[in-house]
Amino acid sequence: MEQNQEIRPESPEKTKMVTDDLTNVPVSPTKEAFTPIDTDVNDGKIDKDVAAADLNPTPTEKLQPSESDEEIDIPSISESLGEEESSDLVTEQQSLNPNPLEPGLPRARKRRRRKRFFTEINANPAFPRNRRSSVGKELDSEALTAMSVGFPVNSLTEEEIEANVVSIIGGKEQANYIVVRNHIIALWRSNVSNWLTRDHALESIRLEHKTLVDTAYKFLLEHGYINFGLAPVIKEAKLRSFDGLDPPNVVVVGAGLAGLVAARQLLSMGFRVLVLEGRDRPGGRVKTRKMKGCCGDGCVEAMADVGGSVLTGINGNPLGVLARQLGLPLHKVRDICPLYLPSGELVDVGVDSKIEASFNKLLDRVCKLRQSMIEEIKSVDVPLGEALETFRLVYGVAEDQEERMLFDWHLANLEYANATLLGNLSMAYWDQDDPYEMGGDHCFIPGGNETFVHALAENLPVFYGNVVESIRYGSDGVVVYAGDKEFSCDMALCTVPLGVLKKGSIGFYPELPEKKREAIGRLGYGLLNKVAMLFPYNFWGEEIDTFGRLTEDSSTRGEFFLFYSYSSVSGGPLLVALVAGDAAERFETLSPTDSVKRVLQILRGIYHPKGIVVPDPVQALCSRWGQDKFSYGSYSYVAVGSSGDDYDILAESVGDGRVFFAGEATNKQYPATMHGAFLSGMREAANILRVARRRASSSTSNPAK
Ligand SMILES: Cc1cc2nc3c(=O)[nH]c(=O)nc-3n(C[C@H](O)[C@H](O)[C@H](O)COP(=O)(O)OP(=O)(O)OC[C@H]3O[C@@H](n4cnc5c(N)ncnc54)[C@H](O)[C@@H]3O)c2cc1C
Repeated sequence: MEQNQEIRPESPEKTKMVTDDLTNVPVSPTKEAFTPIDTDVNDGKIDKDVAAADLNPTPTEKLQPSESDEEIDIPSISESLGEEESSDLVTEQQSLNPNPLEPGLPRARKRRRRKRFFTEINANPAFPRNRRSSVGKELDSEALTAMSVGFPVNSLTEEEIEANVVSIIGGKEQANYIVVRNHIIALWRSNVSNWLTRDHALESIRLEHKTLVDTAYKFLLEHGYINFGLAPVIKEAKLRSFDGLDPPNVVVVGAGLAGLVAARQLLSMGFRVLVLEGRDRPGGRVKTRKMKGCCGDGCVEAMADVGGSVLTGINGNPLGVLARQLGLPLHKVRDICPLYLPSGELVDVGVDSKIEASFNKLLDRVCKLRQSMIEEIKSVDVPLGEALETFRLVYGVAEDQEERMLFDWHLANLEYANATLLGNLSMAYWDQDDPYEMGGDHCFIPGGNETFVHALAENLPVFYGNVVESIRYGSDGVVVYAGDKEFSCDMALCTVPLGVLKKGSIGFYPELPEKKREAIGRLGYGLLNKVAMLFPYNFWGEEIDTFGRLTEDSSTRGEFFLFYSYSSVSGGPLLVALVAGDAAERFETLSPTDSVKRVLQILRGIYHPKGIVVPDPVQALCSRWGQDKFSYGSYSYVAVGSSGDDYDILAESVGDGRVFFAGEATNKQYPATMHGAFLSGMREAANILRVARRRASSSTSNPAK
C-alpha cells in the first residue's frame, strides 16, 4: 500500500510550451504579434464523395490546489474486495455484481424536466400534402435533422433573416429555401468527415434553384452549420474571405470551448487570430484531471471531468459531430437511477414514481400560473422555489417523511440543473431554453471532454498565462491589455465567463453600454461542485451510471445527492458526487478531507447494510468553481427579474462592431452547456466576418475612411 503524495501538475508539457510561447510575445506587440496564418487557399472546395446517408448520429490533507480544485490522496484502508478492474475506456466492463439491481428500478433522472420538440412536424404546412410520398418522407427526415440543429420547421432563424437569405420573408421563395437548407444540412450530417462542396449539394436539386443552393450553402458554411469540426479535410480547409485584402486581425480572450471554436473558425475564414488565456491550459470550465493511485493489489487510474461532463442530448449536438469525426465512441448515460434512503434501503418504486409525477405536475401548474401572470401583470416575477413550495402545500404533496425526502431530491436535481437555489430562479423564465433542448441520449465521452479541448486547441496560437485586465475600443480598433503587454487588433472577441464579467475583472474603455451592464447584473451565475473519487475497485456495480441518496434534512438536500459512475468511460473505478444548491456554497468553506469523509459516510450508509465494503479512495479531488478567479462559479441561470433576453443582450457586440461576446452565457437557446458555448463561438465568428466585410467594402468605396 502506498500513499501517493506526489503533486501532479496539470499537463507539464503544456506548461512548458506555454512558457516558450510567452517568451516570443513582444512586450508591446502591435499587429506583428499575430502568428501569420497560412494564406495558401484552396478556395474551400474539397471535392469528395458523400457516402451513403446515415442520418443517425453514431452515436489525507490538502496537497497543492491546482487552479482552485483541492486534491487529496488517500491510502486504501479496505482491501477485502480487492478484485481489480481492467480499465477499458471503450467497452462495457464485466460486472463484479456487488449490488445486483433490485427489480423495478426507477427511471433516469434527466438534468431537467424536458418538453419534447419534435411532435408537430407532420402538421407543418411547409410541406404540401401531395408530397407526402417517399419524397415527403425524405423532406420530413431532412427537416428533422435541421430541427435537431436548431432550425425551425417553417420559418427562418434570426441569423438567416439578418443574412438576407431570401428577398421576401414568408413567401414561396422562403419555403423553397428552407427545403434546400434542410437538404444541405442533412447531406453533410450524413457524413461529417467530408467537406461538402456546393456542387455536391447542387447534384440532387433542380438547377432552377441554383441561387437558393448558393445562398443556403454560403450561409451554412459561414455560420458553421456544415463543414465544421476536426476531420482532417475540414481542418485543412481555408476559405477565401478576404481575396486581395489585408485580412483583419482578431484577439480572442479565453480559450474555453467558445474561444477555441471561434478562433478555429476565424482562422479558416482567413482572419489573423491570437488567443489570450489566463490559465496555463485550454478548456476553461471543461477540465479533465488524470487521477491515479495505488493500494495493496495494484494501481488504478482514470480521467475525471471536474467541469462540463455530460453531452446533454446528442441529436444535433456539435460535440457529437466532433466525436464522430474523431472516431470517439459515445457512452449513453443509462436510464436507471436508483435512489437510496438514509437507511441505505432502496426507495419504493411506487412512491418514487408517485412523487416524481406529483413534482412534474406541480411544475406544470406553476407554468400555467406564470402564463396568466405574464399575460396580465407583465413585470411581476417570483422565485420558482417559493411558487413550488406554495403549490406543494396547497395540493398537499409529499406530506409524509419519505415523500418529502423524495420531493427534496427532485428540488436538488433542479438546483443542480440550474446551478443555483430554487429561491434565486425566475419562475417566469427559468426554463426559457426548454423548447430548444437537444434531443437524444445524454452521453459521456470516453477519456473525458479534454479530448475535444486538446483537439480544438491543437496548432492554435493560444498564449497561456495572459490574464486580460482591460479592453480599449474605438473606431480605429481595439487594444487588449494583459499584464505589461498590449495587443492591438481590429476586433476582439471576449469569451470570459459571466462570473468574470460580474466581478469586473476586465475593465472596458469606454464602459460597456448601460443595457449590457444591467443584463450582466441581472442574469444569474451559480455554483455546482463535484467530488471525484478514484477507488481501488468498483463496489457500486457496473450496470448503473447514476444513483442518488435522500436526506432527512431539507437544508442539505443538494449535498452529494447524486453520484455519477464513470467506470465505463474513464478508464478506472471513478465515482463523482455532486454538490448543488446551498450545499455547493458551503462545500467551498469545508476542508476537502472533511468533505471526502462525509461522502464516504454516505456511501457506507448505502452499501454496508448490503454487506458491501466501501474502501477508501486512492485519490479524491474537490472542485472549487466559486473560488476560481477565471470563472467565479459554474454556469448561468435565469435569475428572478431576468429573462432569456438578457442572454441576447450579453451577446451583443459593442463599439460598432469592435468588441464581440461569446460563451455559454451569451447563448439564449443553449445556455449553461458545452454545446451552447461551442455554438456561441461559431455564431460570433460569423458575426465578425459579416462586420469585417462591411468594413472592408465601406473602406473600398471610401478609401479616405
Ligand atoms: C461543475 C460543472 C459542471 C458542468 N456540467 C456540464 C455538463 O454536464 N454538460 C454541459 O453541457 N455543460 C456543463 N457545464 C457547463 C460547461 O462546462 C460550460 O457551459 C462551458 O464549458 C463554458 O464554455 P465557455 O467557453 O463559455 O467558458 P469557459 O470554459 O469558462 O472559457 C472561458 C475562458 O476564459 C478564460 N478567462 C477568464 N478570465 C480571463 C481573463 N481575465 N483573461 C484571460 N482569460 C480569461 C478562462 O480561464 C477560460 O478558459 C458544467 C460546468 C461546470 C463548472
